[in-house]
Amino acid sequence: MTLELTDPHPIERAEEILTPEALAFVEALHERFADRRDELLAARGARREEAARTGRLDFLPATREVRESDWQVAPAPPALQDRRVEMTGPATPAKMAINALNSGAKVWLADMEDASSPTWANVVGSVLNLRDAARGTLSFTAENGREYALRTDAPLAVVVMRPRGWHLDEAHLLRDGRRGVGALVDFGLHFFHLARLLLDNGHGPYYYLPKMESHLEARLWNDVFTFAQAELGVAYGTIRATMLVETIPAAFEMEELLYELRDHASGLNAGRWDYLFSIIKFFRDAGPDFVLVDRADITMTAPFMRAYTELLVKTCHARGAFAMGGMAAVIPSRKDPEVNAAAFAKVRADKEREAGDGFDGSWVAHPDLVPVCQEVFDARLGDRPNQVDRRRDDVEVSAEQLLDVRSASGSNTLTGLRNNLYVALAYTAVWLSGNGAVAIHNLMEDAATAEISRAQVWQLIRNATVLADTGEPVTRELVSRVLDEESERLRGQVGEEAFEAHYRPAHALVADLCLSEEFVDFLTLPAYERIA
Ligand SMILES: CC(=O)SCCNC(=O)CCNC(=O)[C@H](O)C(C)(C)COP(=O)(O)OP(=O)(O)OC[C@H]1O[C@@H](n2cnc3c(N)ncnc32)[C@H](O)[C@@H]1OP(=O)(O)O
Ligand SMILES: O=CC(=O)O
Ligand SMILES: [Mg+2]
Repeated sequence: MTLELTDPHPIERAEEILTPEALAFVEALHERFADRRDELLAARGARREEAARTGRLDFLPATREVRESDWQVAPAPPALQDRRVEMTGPATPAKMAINALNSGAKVWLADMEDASSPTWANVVGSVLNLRDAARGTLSFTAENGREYALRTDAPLAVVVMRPRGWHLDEAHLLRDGRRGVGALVDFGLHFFHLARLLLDNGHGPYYYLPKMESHLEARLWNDVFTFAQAELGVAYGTIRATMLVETIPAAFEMEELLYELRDHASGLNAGRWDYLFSIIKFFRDAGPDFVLVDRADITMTAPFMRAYTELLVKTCHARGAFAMGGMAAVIPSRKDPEVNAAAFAKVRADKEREAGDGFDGSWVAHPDLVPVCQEVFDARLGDRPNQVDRRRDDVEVSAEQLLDVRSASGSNTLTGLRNNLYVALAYTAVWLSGNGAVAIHNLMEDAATAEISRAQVWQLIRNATVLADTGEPVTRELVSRVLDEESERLRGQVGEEAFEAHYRPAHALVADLCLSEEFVDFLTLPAYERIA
């Protein structure tokens, strides 16, 4: 097998990352693991069909022994002992990377998944920025002349990189004419260039692993790590990975995920937004019992969401792993004090619930929110770096509780439908322009929240759900009309040029996703065809 680089638009300094040695390493990863990735993706489809038909998922009988036997994950390295505040955000442009590293957070989740549009420039640029950061040379000059540099007066955040999920391909590296595996490209380039540098800095090659649907996918990551460490002469067990529990089948395999990666595992994270998306996707044909109320009505205190987070803390702490909280998506405003105060209050309440439940730290999407999260966890943890020793043996969670999505109070409304279509359109357009995260109506929107938006619309059509505020059922005609109206609204807001470049294609894409008979697994799959 050979790996061929198809790079029609040369990227500045790409040759520093796409070296023959780095590409040979990525090729070796593909040789050993790409076929297994393909098999696991095929298995996802079969499992989803079954769940959609039966409306049922359960803990796996075949892995009972794993759940009932005694084992622990590897101890956390010093750099990951204290994760009370984690900033998230893309590693491109360099300004964002510098702001995140300087933010005062303990950890920065450098994102090549939900918050990144995987243009080739962003993929290569992310690894380049992360390498410059590890070398201490990352800098940036804004158009207005403002200079950005890494701070030297306080510690920088420890970097935990999140590669793309297993579902995404990479069009710029072909293996025997077939597209590469995005996750192997991101991990491979990062590990090749940064593993040693990070270790020299007292940190290490640390990763967040997104969107897994089965412990067998974690086993694949473990094999990738074992091979990568041996190939580059890095000691076995040096890598640490935090797995996102952000799909509904993964909620039934938390123990198994940790077990598969136990020599490399650092913890689990409650990725609430993709989790909701996954519930819609899995139970798309399972009838009205699985119709989620308006996105804005679903809170983390809804019983089915609480069951999920409580089980996550219990599982992690029983196994010596970190339980990491998720993203309250409200964004502060430096211009509007009222918006700012509301955002701070909401984030504080979210983090207080998490810290009280036993989480060891949590995520924020914006640097101004770092002190809020820090204060809440400081109050709970005091001098301790984490609360992994706090067992939650009091928690008992059943399959029924995890699947009881109607336990959320709220309703489906035309306002909610309209908002979903606006967000899906606006986000997809921004994504197509090469940016993976954006603030809309004071909320952070990224690939996960946009997936919920478009998937909810599809689900309402499929169930002909009657809207609470208008009394009408959701039909394709209604959705087409509202989509046109929201598209026109955006045309007025962004102007003709931007509309033609990104919003018109986004409209076509969102219309296909919402109106098609078949549910499309990820919006980023057809969207990628337009940027590849
Ligand atoms: C579901 C999930 O997976 S959640 C995790 C994935 N999602 C994310 O990580 C989203 C992260 N957040 C973001 O990308 C941003 O906060 C956005 C796009 C939502 C809003 O960003 P902006 O519109 O730039 O916000 P705003 O204008 O208030 O920013 C103020 C400053 O903070 C910086 N900033 C804001 N968010 C971030 C961030 N996440 N990382 C680094 N810097 C940031 C901005 O660059 C800006 O810097 P400047 O003053 O030097 O120009
Ligand atoms: O990745 C996090 C999520 O909520 O999705
Ligand atoms: Mg996610």
